[in-house]
Amino acid sequence: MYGNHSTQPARKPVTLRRLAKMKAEGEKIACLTAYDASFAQVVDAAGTDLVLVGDSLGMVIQGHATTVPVTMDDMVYHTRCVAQGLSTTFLVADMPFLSYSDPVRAVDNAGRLMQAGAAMVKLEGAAGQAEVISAMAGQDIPVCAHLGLRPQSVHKAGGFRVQGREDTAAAAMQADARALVEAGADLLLLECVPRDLAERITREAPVPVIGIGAGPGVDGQILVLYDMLGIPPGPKPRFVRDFMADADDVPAAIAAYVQAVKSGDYPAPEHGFE
Ligand SMILES: Nc1nc(=O)c2c([nH]1)NC[C@@H]1CN(c3ccc(C(=O)N[C@@H](CCC(=O)O)C(=O)O)cc3)CN21
Ligand SMILES: CC(C)C(=O)C(=O)O
Ligand SMILES: [Mg+2]
Repeated sequence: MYGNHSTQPARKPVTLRRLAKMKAEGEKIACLTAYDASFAQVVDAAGTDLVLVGDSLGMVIQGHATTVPVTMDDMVYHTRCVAQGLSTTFLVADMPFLSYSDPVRAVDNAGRLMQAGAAMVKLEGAAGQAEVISAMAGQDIPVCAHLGLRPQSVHKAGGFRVQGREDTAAAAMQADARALVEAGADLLLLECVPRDLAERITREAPVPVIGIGAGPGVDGQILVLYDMLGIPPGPKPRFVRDFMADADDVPAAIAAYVQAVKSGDYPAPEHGFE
């Protein structure tokens, strides 16, 4: 089997407890998306702490303009594929659009993702999702709440835009973060949020906070795998850094990303929003 020639010492499986310990000790959590077993193997071997099977697959795998067309069957299929490629990385799967519109549906659908190999599910939500999160928590399903830019709301929001810039929006996001942790969220993810707001939410949150376009003051970083490998043509979101540019091959680029997150070298000021 190739992929098994690593000289790294064997690593214990990453768990929720381990992620909480990393927050407490200030070790940055390095996260990436993956959608298939081959990339999952490379991401795992690079020492990535957490892999997300993102509904961004609707854009990077399926070629849609948004994540809205992604179905539960799509997410289950890709979660199974990624689970095959991992040995120790913590596996999170996105709940797609409308798959968590009420607590019963949410628990049923989260159960499908857990049985496909996820250790946690992620949903996009504000305080309105507290009931859904508490139903999942009641079934011991680990949950990540995704706040800030919520791509599934693109048609309501009128585009992919930075969130929480005004004082009232910032205060509302802080209140949402509190409410969702109170409801049972085990992890928070902040997307495209001004760095000061992200830092305030992270300081206050008793659970780890992962950021994308949220500055350096969070507990960990995530990027879409294809973005950090420089694959999508055309303009890219500001938070993206192309790690292939200075790497000899894909495993080296992914290892450089993990290293840059751990050392605090990524994200730099130009990757965030004031
Ligand atoms: N390939 C890919 N990468 C992603 O990061 C990603 C996806 N797909 N699909 C789902 C969501 C959508 N995402 C996006 C998409 C666009 C922007 C964007 O254009 N951002 C502007 C900011 C606009 C503003 O200032 O309000 C930027 O310059 O970064 C951000 C996040 C993040 N996620
Ligand atoms: C961008 C990340 C956070 C995500 O939700 C996805 O890949 O779907
Ligand atoms: Mg997503």
